[in-house]
Amino acid sequence: MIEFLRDFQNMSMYLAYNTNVDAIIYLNEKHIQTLIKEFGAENVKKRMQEYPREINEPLDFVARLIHALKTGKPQSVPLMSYEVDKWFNSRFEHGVERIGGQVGIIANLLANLDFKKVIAYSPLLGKKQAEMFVRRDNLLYPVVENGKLILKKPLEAYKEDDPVKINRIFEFRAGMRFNLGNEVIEVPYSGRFIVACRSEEFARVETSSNFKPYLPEIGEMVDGAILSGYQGIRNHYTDGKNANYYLRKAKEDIKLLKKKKDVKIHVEFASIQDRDLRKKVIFNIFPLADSVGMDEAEIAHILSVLGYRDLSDRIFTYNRIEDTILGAKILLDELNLEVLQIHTIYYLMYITHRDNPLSEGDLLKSLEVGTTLAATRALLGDIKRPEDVKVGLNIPFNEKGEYVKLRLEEALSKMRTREYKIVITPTRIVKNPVSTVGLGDTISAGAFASYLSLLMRKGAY
Ligand SMILES: Nc1ncnc2c1ncn2[C@@H]1O[C@H](COP(=O)(O)OP(=O)(O)O)[C@@H](O)[C@H]1O
Ligand SMILES: O=P(O)(O)OC[C@H]1O[C@](O)(CO)[C@@H](O)[C@@H]1O
Ligand SMILES: [Mg+2]
Repeated sequence: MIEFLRDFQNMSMYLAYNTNVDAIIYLNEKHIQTLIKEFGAENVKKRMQEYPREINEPLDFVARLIHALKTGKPQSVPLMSYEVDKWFNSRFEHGVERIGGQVGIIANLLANLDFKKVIAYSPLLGKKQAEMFVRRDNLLYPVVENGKLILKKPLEAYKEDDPVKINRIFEFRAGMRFNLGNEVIEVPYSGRFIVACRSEEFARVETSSNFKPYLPEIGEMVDGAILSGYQGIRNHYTDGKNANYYLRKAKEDIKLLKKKKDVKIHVEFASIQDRDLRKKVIFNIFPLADSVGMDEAEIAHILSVLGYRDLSDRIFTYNRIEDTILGAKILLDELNLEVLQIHTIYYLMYITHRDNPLSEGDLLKSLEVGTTLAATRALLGDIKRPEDVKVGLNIPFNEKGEYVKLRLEEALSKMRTREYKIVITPTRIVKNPVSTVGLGDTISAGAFASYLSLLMRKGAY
């Protein structure tokens, strides 16, 4: 771990596209029981069966929230209606505000880990948003002035009139119990349920036309790029644009970043409820990425739209290692990725093709960076300096760790895996985390950065 922290000081990273404010609400049993009482258990059950993929009225929210609590899985559902937004304000206290979005979370993490340079881009940068980035010289936002690219501190670059997106995060904890009619539900795992704001003004996920020509220069400047936010794209826009338009633009961006130097790109996947959009993001974006990261609910969702429904259901329900390996092999091959990283509550997994320059031992070290950073963040709330990771190193691997290793051995001996390198590490789990939102982003950032540093040490990048 310590050796990676040293390497990070010489590394630079580009991040795009999504940052927002997370308003975190810590759910308790009373909140849940009150909601069920208000809407009626039968209505909630019926709506759960209908499985709304958007929140257009409060009952949609209640149904999807209870579904998430029942499975204990991390989920994110788009909020489409301004009226429902007002309903939330009347029903829940606003909550603790933290920076959110893959860009926001990862930018602050890498800057505080003393990376040489972190260039964080999002199409909108309002004042409140800019204030939430850490104030450090190594965290910069790109602007173009008088035809020149300038990297500025977010506080010197924000635009007064840019709106700030607020997502509502409902944190839930394992062991919470409540009644849904005659059914007693106990939440099996801790996690978060995201109500993701999808107003059109925030859905234009793209690089501004004046900054776009500088992407080749940015690609040359950095050691890697982490891209995310594609989940914010809509199928249709009021000006006639559509998802195809934004995905074409997104593909151009990746090609431009790679134009002067074949800079490695990590894509952090996030939940996309709309099946068509999900499929489009997978087919348009993944083949251009070198590395992709996601959680267990997300790999299940992806396999479902690729036609592997049974496997998808099994992963979502049981999270068994052999199923995840099978699904991971499919994704790696069908989308021709260099490396795929999957984070789940009990274990993290890497899968690469056999010819990957890193050894299994190297890959394992890289995953350990990911889980150590997540444990540190879970315990402290934020990672403020490199030394903080000592705290994470003292968090033991979870109690299922030995079982996880055994199941991996078993799966490797039974399955056809000779063409791959597959490694798994148990997670270091903090019992009472400050919050869980963003822990996956933290894992992926740490894993990808350490993956790159290992490639560089080997002279393979
Ligand atoms: N209490 C905890 N302590 C340490 N790590 C955790 C804890 N809870 C969750 N994690 C890790 O965080 C991951 C969450 O990832 P993900 O669902 O992608 O979250 P997000 O998208 O909010 O960043 C889990 O898969 C697990 O590895
Ligand atoms: O999908 P959106 O609206 O870009 O938001 C991403 C969400 O995922 C997170 O980045 C966590 O992974 C949250 O901080 C944020 O609310
Ligand atoms: Mg995630």
